[in-house]
Amino acid sequence: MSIANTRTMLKAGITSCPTNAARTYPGARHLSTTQTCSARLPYFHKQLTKNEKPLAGAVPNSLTPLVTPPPAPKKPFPSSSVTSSKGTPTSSTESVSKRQQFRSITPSAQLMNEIRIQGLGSKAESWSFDKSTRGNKTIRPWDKKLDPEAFKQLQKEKRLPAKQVWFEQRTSKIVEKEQVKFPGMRFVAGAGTTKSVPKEELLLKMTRPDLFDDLEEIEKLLQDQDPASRTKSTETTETAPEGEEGQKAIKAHIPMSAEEIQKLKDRKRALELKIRDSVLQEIAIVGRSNVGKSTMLNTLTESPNTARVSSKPGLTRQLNFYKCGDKFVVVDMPGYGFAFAKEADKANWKELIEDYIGQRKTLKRIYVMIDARHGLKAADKEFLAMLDSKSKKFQVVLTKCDLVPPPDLARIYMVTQEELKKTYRHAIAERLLMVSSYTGAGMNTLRKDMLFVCGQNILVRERERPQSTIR
Ligand SMILES: Nc1nc2c(ncn2[C@@H]2O[C@H](COP(=O)(O)OP(=O)(O)OP(=O)(O)O)[C@@H](O)[C@H]2O)c(=O)[nH]1
Ligand SMILES: [Mg+2]
Repeated sequence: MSIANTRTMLKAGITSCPTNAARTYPGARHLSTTQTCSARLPYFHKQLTKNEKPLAGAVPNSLTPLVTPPPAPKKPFPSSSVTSSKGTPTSSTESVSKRQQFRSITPSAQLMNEIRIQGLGSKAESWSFDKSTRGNKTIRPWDKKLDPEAFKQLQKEKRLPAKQVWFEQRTSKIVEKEQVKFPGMRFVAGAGTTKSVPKEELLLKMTRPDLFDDLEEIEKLLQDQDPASRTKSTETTETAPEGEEGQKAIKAHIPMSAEEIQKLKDRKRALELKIRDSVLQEIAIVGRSNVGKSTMLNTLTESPNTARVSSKPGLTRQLNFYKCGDKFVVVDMPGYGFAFAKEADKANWKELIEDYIGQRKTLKRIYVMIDARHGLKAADKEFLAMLDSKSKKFQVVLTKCDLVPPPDLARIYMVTQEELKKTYRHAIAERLLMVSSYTGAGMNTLRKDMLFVCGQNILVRERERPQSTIR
């Protein structure tokens, strides 16, 4: 990390005077305003002043501190007292509290940088190209694979191909600017019991009625040509009223040639295939009650009226299906782990969610929302274990990031990531998403991820490519 980079980051918030900090970083309001400016320096800045060498490098996978750590705990997290090597408990003065253990986890400068960008500012967004292969796959369709040796040679000779130059210039300037929006996402159906969950085709019918209208018309025509149904309808035409209605009915019985019937059958088959292919992929949003699922949906769509939200837990009580154009369907679920719900309700929601997740074929990805202030709680672990047992892939999203100071957010990120890697086989643990529905941070990344999961690749438009710098 360069000094210039550090300066811009320091400018961004925490080191500025208390009023500025509160303005640039909403979560800062709970920090004491009596603290001196130096006391509010971000953790990574302290590291930089201690060590002249910058902490460039990848995000560490283990919880081991990178530089001169405070007294290291023996176990990474939960115990509140440490036992000596002989097995006898040490005195209370030696015991390391959970908080101290948490503080001793040192996030890398790079992770801090990324979190700082994601967590601050209303339009802040980060899209870590270098680490995320998924991100790379999405954005570099033109980036032909080049042998690294050949690339180095070309670099020496300053004969880089235009594509590679573009790729070097790419990301921070161009692609981050690209905003993905989900306008017009709207509610299509709700399901309060397992029986009322709408079938995939029914949802498609609600979103693309045109496909089904054509099919119905063809089916009617074919039925009229069927000899059995024709005799039936001749009987009815005898009694049919005269005039326009009667004329229409008579017209419908004009026999078609075998060739015409075959053509109609072919069209019907083609339409059926099209309907099968157009069945919309689904994405589920789950999490504990009051974690901010519905609010996140509203921020995704940039409309406060998409889903109903409340500061009281337990507002969403059924599966709510929202269609996003003709791209995919997002399902907002009731929260789990709500202690004050009726037992019967809890059992019903559990059955509903598990049934839906277990049986839905079009369900492409489950986004599990975790409150960034608390990390994984017992109810979350139980739910993730259920997902793992059903072999369902899930992506963890840390919510309410605006309420957590960046160093703590970085630590929560690392602790959660470590736990996911260790315990759950079906977790996507290479990268956790972080969002704040209040500042809008991380939303663009989440939208891109959703689109990518549903097979809608985001291609940077041709005209946005910069001119090649090669002469
Ligand atoms: N500060 C902050 N508050 C948030 C954020 N997202 C949601 N909230 C608040 O959290 C509360 C709960 O939000 P909801 O979206 O209703 O939560 P939910 O997960 O849908 O809750 P259930 O429907 O009960 O499962 C509301 O008071 C929101 O204003 C966020 O990013 N930052
Ligand atoms: Mg809700």
